Amino acid sequence: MTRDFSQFFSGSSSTDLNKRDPSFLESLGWSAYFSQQTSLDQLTQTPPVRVIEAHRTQLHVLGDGIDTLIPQLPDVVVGDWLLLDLETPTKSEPLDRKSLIKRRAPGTGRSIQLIAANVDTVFIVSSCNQDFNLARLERYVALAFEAEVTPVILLTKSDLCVDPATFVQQAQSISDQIVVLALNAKDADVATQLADWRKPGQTLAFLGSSGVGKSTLVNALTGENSAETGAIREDDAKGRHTTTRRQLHQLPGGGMVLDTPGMRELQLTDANQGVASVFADLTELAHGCRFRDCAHDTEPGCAIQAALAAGEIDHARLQRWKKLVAEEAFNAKSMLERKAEARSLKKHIRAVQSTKRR
Ligand SMILES: Nc1nc2c(ncn2[C@@H]2O[C@H](COP(=O)(O)OP(=O)(O)OP(=O)(O)O)[C@@H](O)[C@H]2O)c(=O)[nH]1
Ligand SMILES: [Zn+2]
Repeated sequence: MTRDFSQFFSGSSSTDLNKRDPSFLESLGWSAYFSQQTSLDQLTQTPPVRVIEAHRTQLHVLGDGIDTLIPQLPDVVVGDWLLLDLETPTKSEPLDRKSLIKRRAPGTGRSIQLIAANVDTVFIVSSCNQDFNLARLERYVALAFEAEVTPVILLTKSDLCVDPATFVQQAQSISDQIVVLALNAKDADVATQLADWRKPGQTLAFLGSSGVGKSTLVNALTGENSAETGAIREDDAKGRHTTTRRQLHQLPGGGMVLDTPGMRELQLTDANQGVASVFADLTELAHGCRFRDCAHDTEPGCAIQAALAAGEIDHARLQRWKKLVAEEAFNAKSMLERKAEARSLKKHIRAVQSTKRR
């Protein structure tokens, strides 16, 4: 089976997609970003496929005329593009990612878990009610910036709220670089309201706490009950049933939406850059502090404290920034400590083994 991939080398850009129908690969998210990493020869030998589902031991991949399961590959995650080695699938080559969403795994191990690759827009969903929490929204926005994904804040249940505008205003205070929309997720025209992002070739994802309307929105986009019916039961290592439902659904009109639960215990993962972007003004101000490691507390010559005293910055926002920076520092430190521990454990084992041999 030989396929013609030459169209991807004619300089077609994503804007062209608005004028013509996407090819099947393009509807899966294939773009110049990926074709540039390959050659026509390579594409013919090893056709590109996108990972749309990750099971425990297998990956479900989709490509032009390809819909198959291959064995898991190390560090490959839903949304990745692979050049599929048809004879030896385990030799398939992953392509460089446009974006990568990751998180620190829940629990005490704090290892890093890859969530999804090559997402273009992440809808950060909260409701216009007690779920609304500015600090959590900021955390999600920082994570999106870090992942190089465009964040859009959706405030659902506007129909149940007296004054959605006050929630929009608060959320907008996080950054003027992001769009904030209040909506009723059950509205018949939700898909139209999200039309700016739901475009051919675009991959969307949803983040937010339980019950805020993520499934409702996914279903509105896919036009079916995929978000609920997509659950896959698998046995984990201990023989327990776990639900792994992290998959990409194709959207009518040629786009993809990632449906992934378990994004609740979200912690920042090496998100220094993301935090700095969300709080760009404070980060910039802090450059003016006398001491480089200023804690912006009681240090002399602190530019942050000076701005606070002058009423130029908001106290609550400053506190949230400090909390995120501290959390980030803690995470980074515990990583280094973990690595150091692992090294000294190895040394210890080697020492014990060598004394035994003697
Ligand atoms: N009135 C109203 N109800 C909504 C809105 N968004 C969601 N709901 C309702 O809120 C409930 C929870 O919505 P879901 O879409 O299941 O929420 P979810 O975020 O997917 O929750 P998890 O699957 O637990 O993560 C459902 O009963 C929805 O019908 C909204 O904008 N307005
Ligand atoms: Zn300072």
